Amino acid sequence: MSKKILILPGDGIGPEIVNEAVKVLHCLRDDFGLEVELTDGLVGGAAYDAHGHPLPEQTVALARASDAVLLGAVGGAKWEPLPIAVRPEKGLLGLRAELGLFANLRPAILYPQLASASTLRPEVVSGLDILIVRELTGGIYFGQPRGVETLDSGERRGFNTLVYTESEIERILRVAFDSAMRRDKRVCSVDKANVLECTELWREVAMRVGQDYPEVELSHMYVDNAAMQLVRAPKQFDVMVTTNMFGDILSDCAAMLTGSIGMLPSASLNASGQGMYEPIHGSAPDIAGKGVANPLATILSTSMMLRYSLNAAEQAERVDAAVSTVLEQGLRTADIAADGDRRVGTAEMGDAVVAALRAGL
Ligand SMILES: NC(=O)C1=CN([C@@H]2O[C@H](COP(=O)(O)OP(=O)(O)OC[C@H]3O[C@@H](n4cnc5c(N)ncnc54)[C@H](O)[C@@H]3O)[C@@H](O)[C@H]2O)C=CC1
Ligand SMILES: CC(C)CC(=O)C(=O)O
Ligand SMILES: [Mg+2]
Repeated sequence: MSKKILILPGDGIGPEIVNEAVKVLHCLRDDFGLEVELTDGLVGGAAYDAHGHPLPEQTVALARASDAVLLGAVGGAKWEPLPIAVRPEKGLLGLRAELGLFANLRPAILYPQLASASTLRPEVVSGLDILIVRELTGGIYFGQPRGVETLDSGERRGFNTLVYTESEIERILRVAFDSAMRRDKRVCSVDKANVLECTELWREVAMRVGQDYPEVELSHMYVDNAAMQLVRAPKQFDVMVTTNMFGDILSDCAAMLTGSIGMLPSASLNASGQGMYEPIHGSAPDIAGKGVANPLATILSTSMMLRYSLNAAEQAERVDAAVSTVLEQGLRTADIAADGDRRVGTAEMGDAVVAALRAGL
């Protein structure tokens, strides 16, 4: 039976990069027998402009009725004056919450062809293969109370709340341990247990869950050290598991180990295997509309979708191989280009991936 995919391009470079991933899906459908039905929807600033809300009801309904969602990115200067409650980013957070997408998998893998694209020395990053498991529907991005209040003195005070229940911690830890069982069997749980009670609880639950996985080596690291270690010696990590905000920050950091934030895909999964797939980067307003954004993170997110939500691992391998091929051919968008490389734009990169797919027929 045909699988339903909801396409949410969003804002900024979102439509440009999603367009290239859709070309890949069309190619798999038309040339490789992938049974998919694509539907378009609105989220973020684009949805606000059309409906006055960044996450319209019809988008939520479409997402619920889909097997998977492919999202570009949301946000931009145009919507920054709006109250936080209706900003584009709230549309994305709302969708994650509505679908219960608590498990965010962010693999940071260095393609050997890009060893010199990283700002770190090739020997520091070559062979890099880390999986960051980020909790996605809890923590300080969702905690209550939140807001800005005016004190009796007239001064304003802003506040957000970091909150996790034991069950929220346990389920994301289990995702990390299960992932590690399929990898190098090492989990590093990242927290700030020396300062924050909430993450002291996180560490305690991590140790308890770890007892169910005797084959997996569990370590703990404070987030400040983890950020430093990611840059100092990233290959020491196999699976890193952490809170919503720490994972957000550490994954941008890990992206640069692979050459560019334009290379990092992600899968956000709920308990029933339904998923949303998006590059880890944002809407990149500085390069939007110029046709220069790197579409590979979005194309690789499509590959994760094939693997995790569409039960089509063989098709995912085709996409991964096609991405390797275009990198081998020396094609580079500006963010991963060095002297001597063949510079291409967003559409040319997408077309090259499709050509590589077809050549592999
Ligand atoms: N998942 C999402 O939709 C996210 C949305 N945002 C939103 O995006 C907007 C911009 O945020 P920033 O902090 O600037 O982060 P960003 O990730 O959009 O951009 C950071 C830098 O990376 C570059 N970059 C990002 N993606 C790229 C790609 N595919 N190819 C080449 N270069 C790329 C940008 O040009 C920029 O210089 C904001 O409105 C923010 O709230 C930020 C992060 C995630
Ligand atoms: C709206 C933000 C929380 C999105 C983001 O930065 C991310 O998920 O990486
Ligand atoms: Mg982020």
